[in-house]
Amino acid sequence: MGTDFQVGDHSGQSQRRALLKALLILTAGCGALFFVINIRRGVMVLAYIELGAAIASLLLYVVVRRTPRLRFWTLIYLFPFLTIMMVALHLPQASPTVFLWIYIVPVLCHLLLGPRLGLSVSVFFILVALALFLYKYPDYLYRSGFAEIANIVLSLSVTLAFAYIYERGSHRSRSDLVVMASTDPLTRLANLYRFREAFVHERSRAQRLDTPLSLLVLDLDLFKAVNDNHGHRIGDLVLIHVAQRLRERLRATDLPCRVGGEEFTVLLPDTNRDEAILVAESLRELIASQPYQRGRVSVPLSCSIGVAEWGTDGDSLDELVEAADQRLYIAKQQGRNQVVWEG
Ligand SMILES: Nc1nc2c(ncn2[C@@H]2O[C@H](COP(=O)(O)OP(=O)(O)OP(=O)(O)O)[C@@H](O)[C@H]2O)c(=O)[nH]1
Repeated sequence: MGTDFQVGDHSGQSQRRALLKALLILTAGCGALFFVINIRRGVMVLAYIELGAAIASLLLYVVVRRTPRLRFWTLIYLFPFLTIMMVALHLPQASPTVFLWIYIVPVLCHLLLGPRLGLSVSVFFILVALALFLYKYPDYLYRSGFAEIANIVLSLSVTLAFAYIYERGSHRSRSDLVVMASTDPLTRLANLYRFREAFVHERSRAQRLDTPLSLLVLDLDLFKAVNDNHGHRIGDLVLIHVAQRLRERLRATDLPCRVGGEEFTVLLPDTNRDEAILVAESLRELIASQPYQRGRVSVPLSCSIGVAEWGTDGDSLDELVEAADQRLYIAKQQGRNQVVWEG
């Protein structure tokens, strides 16, 4: 079965990148401010640590602007940031109200890391913070019959649960949106947007591994007559029927796509021209041998296919589609129901 390509979760990435960049600017600004304050107070060691944090944040900002490994760099930022928070909590001169900052941990972790990793990192740091807090203020365990510590634990759990539920919901909405934006609504095959993405991915894979890559353009023959004779609804069902045949016949790594109307394309990774011709022939035979049937309605089908091979017929998707389209045109001119790979 075909169509197992993934489309990147671009919208979530860009939101997280924007948030991390804002945080880094904020961290750099605060670091610079406290550097000046502590220099004036004469607390030199702390002042230079803060200056170091400000410079590190600015350097990280430059990396984060472009990196494809956003999650990795987010962790590089979050772990020292949250560890400093834990150290601050533990300092003898720190007031118990420093603990209030722990409430931003689940929100920050979920927004920056997504539901799963966000939950794990939040739970880890919340447990460390609670342990440090109780170690430093053991009275809270015994005062008012646990009421105060129960308040802290419950309010933290509620914040954690809300952050998780919110982030899981928006993660699902983003995934649904990506599926909608990359799928043909009638046949559920990939659309051209997803096909373009898959092509770029497969071409760089083919370049790296020195493997072949081919493409088919498939057009149903005389489809206008199907609509004219049986109506548009049956025409739609025929398109769904053809999409199903493509899915059944192709490998999981192949990508069939509905370009529009009654035209389909198929991306064939790891497939040279000769193998692509065989695949095209078997698709043509399959479609011709399985007319669409529903009750007493029987619609005989056939298709014409143009074949193009990456490298021989061009480098870009547009060049390959143009070559395959020309051959498809030749197939139509020569009487339809055939595969053409030259010309
Ligand atoms: N039912 C249905 N018909 C569609 C859809 N999209 C395009 N069509 C129809 O597909 C037909 C395509 O007709 P033509 O471009 O003339 O091609 P053809 O009849 O297949 O003839 P050849 O390609 O030359 O074999 C038109 O009648 C379009 O209205 C769709 O989503 N559903």
